[in-house]
Amino acid sequence: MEVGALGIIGAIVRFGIGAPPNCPQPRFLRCTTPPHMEESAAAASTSTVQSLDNGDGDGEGIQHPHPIRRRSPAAVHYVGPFQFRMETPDNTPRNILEKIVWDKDAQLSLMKERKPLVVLHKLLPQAPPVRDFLGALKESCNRTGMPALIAEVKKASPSRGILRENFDPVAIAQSYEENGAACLSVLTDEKYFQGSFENLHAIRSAGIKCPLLCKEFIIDAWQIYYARSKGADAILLIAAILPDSDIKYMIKICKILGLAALVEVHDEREMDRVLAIDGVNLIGINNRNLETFEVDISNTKRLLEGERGRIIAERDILVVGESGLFTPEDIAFVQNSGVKAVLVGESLIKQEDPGKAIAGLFGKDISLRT
Ligand SMILES: O=C(O)c1ccccc1NCC(=O)[C@H](O)[C@H](O)COP(=O)(O)O
Repeated sequence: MEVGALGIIGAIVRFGIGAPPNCPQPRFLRCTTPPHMEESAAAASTSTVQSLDNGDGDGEGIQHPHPIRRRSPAAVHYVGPFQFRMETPDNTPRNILEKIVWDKDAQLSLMKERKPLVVLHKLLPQAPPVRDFLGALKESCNRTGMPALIAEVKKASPSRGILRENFDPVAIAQSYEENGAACLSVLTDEKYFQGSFENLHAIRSAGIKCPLLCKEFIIDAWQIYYARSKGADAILLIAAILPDSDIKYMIKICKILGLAALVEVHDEREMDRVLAIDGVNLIGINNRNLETFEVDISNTKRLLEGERGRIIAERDILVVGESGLFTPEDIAFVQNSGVKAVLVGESLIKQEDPGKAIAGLFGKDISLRT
C-alpha cells in the first residue's frame, strides 16, 4: 500500500523504525505459565471474548458490550528502513482503562525480558513471609464493629492528578497503621499513579505489620510472582480487564503462593461472573467506573441487593467497598449495604496527616489504642 493511500482510508500515519514485518504478534495476551502450573494453564488460555451470565446464573449467554481489549498490532508499511504505522479504531485505545492495560502490556514485555519467570521463581524463598490479609480484615471488623480499613498509599491518579506533593510512602504507611488501618493498599503503577514496587518493598522492609495489597493492573501471572517477591500479601484482580479463565488461573496461583486475591467488580455482570468462579472469598465493589471515572457509592448497595447479597452471605465472602468514601455517613452507608471492609485513598491521603484523618472518616478512633 502506498503511504498516500493511508490518508484515503483516514488513518493517521506514524513515523518510526521498528522490528521487521512478518514477526507474529498475538492479538490477545496469554498468561505466563508458572513452572509448576502447566496443566491448569492449558485449561486457562486467555479468551478473546468474555462470556457473561445472562441472569440465569449459569455463567453463559450475553457478551460484554465493551470488553477491555488487548493491544492489536498496528498495520505497518516499510519504506526503506522506515516503518509507518497506521492508527485505526482497532489499535487505538477506546478509554483510559484500555490505555492503561495496553501500556502495561508493553512495559511487562520489558520487565519479563529482564527477569524471566524462572529467575523470579527462584527468588521467592527470599521474600518475606506472607501475612493473612483476609484474617486481618475480619479481625479488625470484629474488634471495632465497623468496616475494616484498607488505607491506600496513593500519590496520584488519572482522575484526580497529583493527590499529595509531599509524598513519603513509608511515613504515610506508618501513620495509617498507628491509627487503625487493618491493611494497606500500595499503588505500584508508575505511569498513571506515580507508584512503584520500590514503595511496596520499602513499606514492607520498614517493619509495617499491616498486610499489603499490591494495587496493580494485573494482566499476566508473572506480575503475581513479582508482587510476592516484593513483599505483597494480596493482589488485585480486576474483572473488567480479565477473562474468567485468567481469574480462575490467577486465583490458583495466589493459593499456591499463600496470597489473598481481591477480585474487583463494578457492575452486576462482573459480579455475576465472579460469583460463578470457585474459590473467590474476597470481592471489591469499585464505586468508580474505571472507563469514565464516574463515582457513585450507591453502586455498592445495588450490587449487594437481593440474590447476589444472599449468595455472598451464604458463602461468607468478605466484600470491600472501594472508592469515593469521604465521610462517616459514607462509611455507614456502605456498612449498611453489607461491606465488612473499605478501601480508601483520596479522602485520607489529601489530609495533612493521613493517619490522623482516619478517626474523622470513621467518626471515631479505630486504632488499637481504644
Ligand atoms: O483513581 C483513579 O482515578 C483510577 C483510574 C483508573 C483506574 C483505577 C483508578 N483508581 C483505583 C481505585 O479504585 C482507587 O485507587 C481506590 O479504590 C481508592 O479510591 P479513592 O478513595 O476514591 O481514592
